[in-house]
Amino acid sequence: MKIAVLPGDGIGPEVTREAVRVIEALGLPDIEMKEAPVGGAAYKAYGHPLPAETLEIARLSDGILFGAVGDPDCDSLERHLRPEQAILGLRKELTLFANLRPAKVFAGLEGHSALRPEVAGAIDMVIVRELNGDVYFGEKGFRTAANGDREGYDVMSYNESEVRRIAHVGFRTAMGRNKRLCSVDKANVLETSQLWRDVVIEVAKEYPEVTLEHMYVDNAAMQLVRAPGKFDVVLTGNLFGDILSDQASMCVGSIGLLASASLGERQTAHGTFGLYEPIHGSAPDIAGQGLANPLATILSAAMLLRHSLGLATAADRVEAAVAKTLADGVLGRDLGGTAGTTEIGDAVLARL
Ligand SMILES: NC(=O)c1ccc[n+]([C@@H]2O[C@H](COP(=O)([O-])OP(=O)(O)OC[C@H]3O[C@@H](n4cnc5c(N)ncnc54)[C@H](O)[C@@H]3O)[C@@H](O)[C@H]2O)c1
Ligand SMILES: CC(C)[C@H](C(=O)O)[C@@H](O)C(=O)O
Ligand SMILES: [Mg+2]
Repeated sequence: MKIAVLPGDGIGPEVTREAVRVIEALGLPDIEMKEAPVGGAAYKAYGHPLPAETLEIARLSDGILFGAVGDPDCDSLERHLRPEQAILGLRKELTLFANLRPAKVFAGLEGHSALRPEVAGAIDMVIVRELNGDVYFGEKGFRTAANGDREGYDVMSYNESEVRRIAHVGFRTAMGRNKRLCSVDKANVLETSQLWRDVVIEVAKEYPEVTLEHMYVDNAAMQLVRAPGKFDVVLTGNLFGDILSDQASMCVGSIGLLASASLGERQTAHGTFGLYEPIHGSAPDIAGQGLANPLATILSAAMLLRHSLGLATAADRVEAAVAKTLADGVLGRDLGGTAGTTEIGDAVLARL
């Protein structure tokens, strides 16, 4: 079973190292990990954020463990050369259109949420975010407006096939949980969202057991703070899902805790092909200092074991070790503690 390991930039290599150590410590037979450059690191070494060799290693793997990309040195490069294009390119090239971002409060961590403990304690949701469309991939550019002003534009669009396939993922996810789906859009203003809503309503007919609700994104942002425990599965587009998942992370306690799986439809001999990454970025402000919380990446590795390698028991072991680490009070600075990146990794290893 092949895992492509793409550490990337900033804290990416630091958190990925800990996740790799955890996978190694499981002593699983037939696991082969292959590392490849990506992001700003790849641009600096090879002139491209997603070199063809890296894409090929990713394509030939059963699952990809991804750290983070983003480098302030690269922020003024032409857009197609910026580090972020690596993750966007992988998602698009490999048709990984379904991004699952679970957000659940860990036992003992209720008091570390940005919300009151009694509000935070009820959080147990999955955000199902579309990843291959929306304003991210529409026509974009700069132009001159009629009055001579410089103007930037990014076209937002979804076609019905794109909405239908992610809606099915949302409903199937809800069927495996508490059968409640909240579709988040901005149909009161955007035609893209009106189509989204219409298609979600059509798909809902195939899942009569699921209770469907629609919510405008501005209200969803508010409800996520007011009563996050009311959400089960949140189904939304690329941009809204990006924003709401960072918000959900602080409801849980830290962005250093939220893992993700990006899946498509391709099946391998072992499971569903996918890419796994923390929802956070390269955190240049703390990079290189051993301060990053590696748990989101370790939990992403657990999702890889479960979804792409068919190793549910190993995934359970990792998740239980992470839960125990937190319950035992081994907390990074992001959660008000003092444990560093390696120390947190060591604590998980000791509890496997
Ligand atoms: N998928 C990805 O690779 C990804 C995701 C988001 C942002 N980015 C990129 O990362 C760079 C930085 O972006 P940003 O600062 O807006 O977002 P970020 O997620 O990197 O950091 C936001 C804040 O959270 C903190 N933080 C993030 N991860 C943490 C962790 N594991 N432990 C402790 N603290 C953590 C950071 O120190 C920072 O203060 C940008 O170049 C951006 O484009 C990449
Ligand atoms: C880095 C960026 C392209 C990415 C996104 O917007 O999808 C990130 O914010 C994420 O959440 O994975
Ligand atoms: Mg994001």
